[in-house]
Amino acid sequence: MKDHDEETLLAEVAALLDLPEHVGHPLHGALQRLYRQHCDQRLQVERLINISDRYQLLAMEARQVTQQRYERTLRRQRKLSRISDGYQALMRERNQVLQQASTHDPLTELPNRRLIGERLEQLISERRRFTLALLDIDHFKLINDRHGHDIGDRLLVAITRELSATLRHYDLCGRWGGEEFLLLLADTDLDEAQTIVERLRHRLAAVTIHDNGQPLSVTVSAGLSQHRRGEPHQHTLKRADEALLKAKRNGRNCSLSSAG
Ligand SMILES: Nc1nc2c(ncn2[C@@H]2O[C@H](COP(=O)(O)OP(=O)(O)OP(=O)(O)O)[C@@H](O)[C@H]2O)c(=O)[nH]1
Repeated sequence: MKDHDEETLLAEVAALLDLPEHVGHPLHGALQRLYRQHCDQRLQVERLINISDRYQLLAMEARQVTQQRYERTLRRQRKLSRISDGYQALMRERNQVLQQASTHDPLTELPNRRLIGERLEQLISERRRFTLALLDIDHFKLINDRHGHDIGDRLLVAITRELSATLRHYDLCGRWGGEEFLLLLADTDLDEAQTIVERLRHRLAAVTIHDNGQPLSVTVSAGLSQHRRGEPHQHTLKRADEALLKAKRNGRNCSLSSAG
């Protein structure tokens, strides 16, 4: 029965029960109680429906609040993880820069003494054969004095490029000092190394840069030493240095080897 029909029926019953001529009727009392009971039950049902509606509304609101909180947390977590990713990438980049700075020379980007030392130790621990060559530019001070430090730097970079282009990929060329380079020729004996260094020396002499149109080139002197089994690499280096000194004393623009 529709609410509206029920309302009409109840109004009709109430009106009939109120009629004075029905008051004394034997069914009047029972019908009146039935009518009131029905009205009470109807009220209760309405209250229950009301409570249930409110409960559903609350539940829906709670669901929405939970959902919004969840989405907010998710957004925050995504943001945090983006920040963390960015931070980690930055740290990786910084580490690479630090690693490069601590193992390479900034001007020529060649390995520095530290990296060369590590590589030497590695070769010795692997019991590999190797020969060292120290290459030193002749009269480099004159270049700086006559043309300035910047031109000197450009020449150092040009020499570095030629060295890197000429050496084999498994050789290592590092910057040992100001105008001094160290070649680490792995699996190479003294004779082979001499051939390599002589070839390099001629190529380096052909490297030319220009200062205001004036061509500039240099020569290099070299000292070589082959590592002796069991010898600390510092001794091999010392022997190469002594050979280099002799080459300088010999008139420069030449290479000499430390006696096997
Ligand atoms: N432009 C430039 N010059 C440098 C650098 N490092 C060292 N030098 C210079 O290299 C020169 C080395 O001079 P010396 O040790 O007297 O040697 P040299 O003039 O080459 O003479 P010999 O080695 O005896 O042939 C100095 O003038 C240093 O200032 C650098 O990074 N850039």
